Amino acid sequence: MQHVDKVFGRDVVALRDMDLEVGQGDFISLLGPSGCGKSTALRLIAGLSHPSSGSIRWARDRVDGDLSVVLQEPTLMPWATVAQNVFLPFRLQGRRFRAVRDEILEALKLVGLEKFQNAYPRELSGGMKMRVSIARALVTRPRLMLMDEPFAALDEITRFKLNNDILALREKIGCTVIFVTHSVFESVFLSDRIVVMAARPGRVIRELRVDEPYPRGEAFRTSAEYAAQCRAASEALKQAMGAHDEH
Ligand SMILES: Nc1ncnc2c1ncn2[C@@H]1O[C@H](COP(=O)(O)OP(=O)(O)OP(=O)(O)O)[C@@H](O)[C@H]1O
Repeated sequence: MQHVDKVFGRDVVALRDMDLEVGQGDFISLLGPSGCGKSTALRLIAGLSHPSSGSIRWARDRVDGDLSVVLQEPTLMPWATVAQNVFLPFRLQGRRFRAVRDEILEALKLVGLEKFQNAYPRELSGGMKMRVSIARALVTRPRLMLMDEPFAALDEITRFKLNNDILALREKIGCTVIFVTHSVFESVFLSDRIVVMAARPGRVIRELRVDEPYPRGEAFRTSAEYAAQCRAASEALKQAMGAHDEH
C-alpha cells in the first residue's frame, strides 16, 4: 500500500497516508483502538473497497482462491453441513462437491474437525465454528489470509488454543497472514511485525518487530522476551490511544 487514503463522505478520514509492504510469508498484525481503520485497511487489501487516493499493488497477478478472509463471526450457513460450508469457495468457482471432496476433508483435518464433516453449525461450540470458518478460508490454499479479529468473541482458553493452531496451520500451508486485533498479547504471540495504528484520522504510527523464530509455543508465551515485547506493544498502543492529530 502506498500513500493510501480512504475517506468516507465529506470528512471521515478512515485512513490517511498508509504505507505497508507485505512480503511473502509475513505474519503482520494491525493493532489499534476502535475506529483506527484496521478493518478499512483489510477491506481495501481484499479489494472489497477502493482507496480514495494512493495505490495498492501486488507483486504478482492474483488468481481466484489466492486470497481469503476470516471474520470475527464465523458466518456459516446454518442449513448446510460442515463439509458443505467448507465447500463454499469452490462452489462459487463453479466446481462440483465430488471433485473437491479430498481438499475439503484435508482442510477439515487441518483444523481437527474431520469427524464433524456431517454435523450442522448449531451442533458446534463457538471455537469449533471458528475452525470451520478457518477450514473454509484455507480450503483453496490461499497465498494470503486476511483475518479480522477472528478470535475476539471467544473465551481466552479457546483463543490461546486457536492462536497456537493458526501458527501450526501457517507452517503447514505457508501462507502470508494479515491479522487485525485489539489484543497486544495476540499480536505479539502471532506476528513477526506489528503495525500500530491510531484513530482520527486512522493512520500507522509505529511498526514493531517480533524477532522470535517460528514455530512458537508455550515456551515463548511464558518467556521474558514475550513479556518485554508485550510491554513495548502496550506502550505503543497507549501512545496510539493518546495520539490525536487535529490536522
Ligand atoms: N462504510 C463506511 N461509511 C462511513 N464511515 C465508515 C465506513 N466504514 C468505516 N467508517 C469509519 O471509518 C473509521 C475506521 O473504521 P474501521 O471499521 O476501519 O475501524 P477499526 O479500526 O476496524 O475499528 P474496530 O476495531 O472498532 O472494528 C471509523 O471512524 C468508522 O466509523
